[in-house]
Amino acid sequence: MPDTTTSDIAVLGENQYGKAEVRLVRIERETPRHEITDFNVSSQLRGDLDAIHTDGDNAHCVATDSQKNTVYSLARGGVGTPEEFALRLGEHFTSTYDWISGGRWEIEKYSWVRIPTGAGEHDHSFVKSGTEVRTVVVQRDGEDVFVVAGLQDLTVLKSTASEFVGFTRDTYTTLAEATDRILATDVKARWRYTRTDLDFDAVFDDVRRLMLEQFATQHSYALQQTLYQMGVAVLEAHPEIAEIKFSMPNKHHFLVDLSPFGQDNPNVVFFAADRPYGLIEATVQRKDATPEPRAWATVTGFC
Ligand SMILES: O=c1[nH]c(=O)c2[nH]c(=O)[nH]c2[nH]1
Repeated sequence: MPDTTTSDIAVLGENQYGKAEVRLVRIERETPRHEITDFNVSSQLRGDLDAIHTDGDNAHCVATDSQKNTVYSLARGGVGTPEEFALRLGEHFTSTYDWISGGRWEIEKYSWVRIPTGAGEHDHSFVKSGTEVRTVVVQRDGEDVFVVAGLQDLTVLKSTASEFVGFTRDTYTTLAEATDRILATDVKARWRYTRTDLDFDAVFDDVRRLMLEQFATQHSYALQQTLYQMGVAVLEAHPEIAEIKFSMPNKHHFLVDLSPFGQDNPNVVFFAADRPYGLIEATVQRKDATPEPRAWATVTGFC
């Protein structure tokens, strides 16, 4: 047995370990019309792991390589939704190793669509559909299971029906009021389910639809208000969601001054700035929801 590391001043704190970003592509090929699932899976285990750190005793170490292999092996029989696959991984690791009491399983799902051809949508050729990513983080703490679903890089823009007026004016204010501006953002959102017996695909599709519909149809007085409207719409339609968090950049589009060229610019030509950008973040929560900090502890990038 290797040496034990002791210290008068240091002690092991919270820890978890696993394999990050296991790229998993699964093809269903039972018929000539194939289906593709493209996941990026990260598995992290928690439990009685102290001796690995303090004594160099690896008896309780489920190697990260074994965790990677488990992802591929469980995928052999089918994966289902990202939520279902993450829940299965959590169940597998906590029930197989009695010293593993919990963990964190995160999946990003990338979308592919069939390539359109003269003969219709192709059976086995796909094109990646944009940058949008569907996400899930499943965490287990003993018998408690938390599911936080989400999406990111859902880029949206509205070319009118957005204004920003009435903000504080003082020595530092140079921004002109805008009664008709472009509003653009990359929606990043995560929402916490209170149940696991859900049709996760159907709920995801509807949450996405509701957010897009609110963005499109509501007149915006600030990105903050638009964000809040999106969150309220989701909570009103989905009682199985306790809270939703957003982190959304305000992707500024500045009107270009064309007067040096003797031209007017009636909201036609813009400079799409990439930085700096406003960053608008908020949680919209059900009034009677029980807070669950364990579900959010490792979901970073939100307030
Ligand atoms: O929707 C906005 N919210 C702000 O807080 C803000 N601040 C700013 O300069 N532009 C905007 N736009």
